[in-house]
Amino acid sequence: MELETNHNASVLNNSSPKNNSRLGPHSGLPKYPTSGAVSSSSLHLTVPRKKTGLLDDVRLSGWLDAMKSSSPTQLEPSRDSATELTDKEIAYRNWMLKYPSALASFDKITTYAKDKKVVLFLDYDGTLSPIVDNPDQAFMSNNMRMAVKNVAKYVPTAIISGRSRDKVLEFVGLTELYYAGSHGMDIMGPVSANTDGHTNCVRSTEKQGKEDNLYQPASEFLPMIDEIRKSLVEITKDIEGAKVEDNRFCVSVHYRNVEEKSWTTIAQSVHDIMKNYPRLRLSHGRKVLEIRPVLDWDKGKACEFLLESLGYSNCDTVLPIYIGDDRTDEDAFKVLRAGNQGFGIFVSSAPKASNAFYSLRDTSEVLEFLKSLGKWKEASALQL
Ligand SMILES: O=P(O)(O)OC[C@H]1O[C@H](O[C@H]2O[C@H](CO)[C@@H](O)[C@H](O)[C@H]2O)[C@H](O)[C@@H](O)[C@@H]1O
Repeated sequence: MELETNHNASVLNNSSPKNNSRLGPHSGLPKYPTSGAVSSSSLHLTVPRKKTGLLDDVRLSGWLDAMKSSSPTQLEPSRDSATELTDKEIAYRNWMLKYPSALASFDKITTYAKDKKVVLFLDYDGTLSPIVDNPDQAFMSNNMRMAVKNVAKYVPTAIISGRSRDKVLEFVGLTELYYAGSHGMDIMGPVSANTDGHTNCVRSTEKQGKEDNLYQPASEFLPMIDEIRKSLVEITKDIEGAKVEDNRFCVSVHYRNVEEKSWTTIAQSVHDIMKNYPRLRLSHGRKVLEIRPVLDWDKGKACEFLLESLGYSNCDTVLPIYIGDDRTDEDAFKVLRAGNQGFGIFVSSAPKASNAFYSLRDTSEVLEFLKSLGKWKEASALQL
């Protein structure tokens, strides 16, 4: 579920889980959750805006609520004795009944994947690297890099990030992968005749000696994004802890290090600027406001594009797996769900509604999963 806001309205999108016939009866994989916050109906809630004071504008459009909900207050654990589970842990375990651990379900996953061509999609922040206060220092561990490198020997692997493509490539440092930056609006993927129908798709030789397909559906927005980024830097410069990040086709306004009492100021400032840009919209990430083009393109579309580029669209023998922790990853989880082809793995240490199929608690569990996948693929390759 993603709460998106443009300057006119708040839109609460909730996808409808489709039938599960392809994965369900044949795979032994669990059925999609049928209860809880992932509802079976689509809900588009439009909040009309009354003309009121500026602060009310921000409150009405739900920005502040969304900013607060992206950073929930941790409840004090209640437990009677050292041997008892905390309420938090009990809630997490109950949640895992709906979103089973991908590690505990590893045998089931590989049984299903045995005759399939696995394609791996990985989000970066909060998935490959732990969330840290300074976005410029969100380094991934070398162990994680080695695990990704190893799995990519056997499985086409793409990183799909909200960051700029250059930045995420710099962090990951593996040129053998495919990369989609700016929430999928800047894709470097395999050369393929299958993507010839897409405009804005050109051949590139950025990687020495190797030809790739560069797809940038939002290229016309670059001057606008650049302009708004400069304005955002200007209006946030006196808010202590605020940081504006250039993600090429999108801009992030971070408030992780801003005192909560100043969040209204941030929300109001961003809101005021966005009024002048009806072709841009805002979405909420983890203590970050993300401004991007109003374009029917997201991480889910990027996965479809890459699968198409690899020659796997509408292919029964492909198993796409997407691992991510953020609201923007839900777009990809939804696509995999709707196509009934593969599944999402939601990285979260707290119970949250998701369109993913499985869960992993944190980046250390992601590491274990990738290592296991690599080992399993290596062993299967030896058997051939
Ligand atoms: O799609 P992703 O790869 O998950 O990128 C989403 C945003 O991630 C980064 O911000 C988040 O991680 C930072 C470092 O741990 C953290 O400081 C911040 O609070 C998080 O929101 C990145 O800086 C953003 O630009 C991305 O859009």
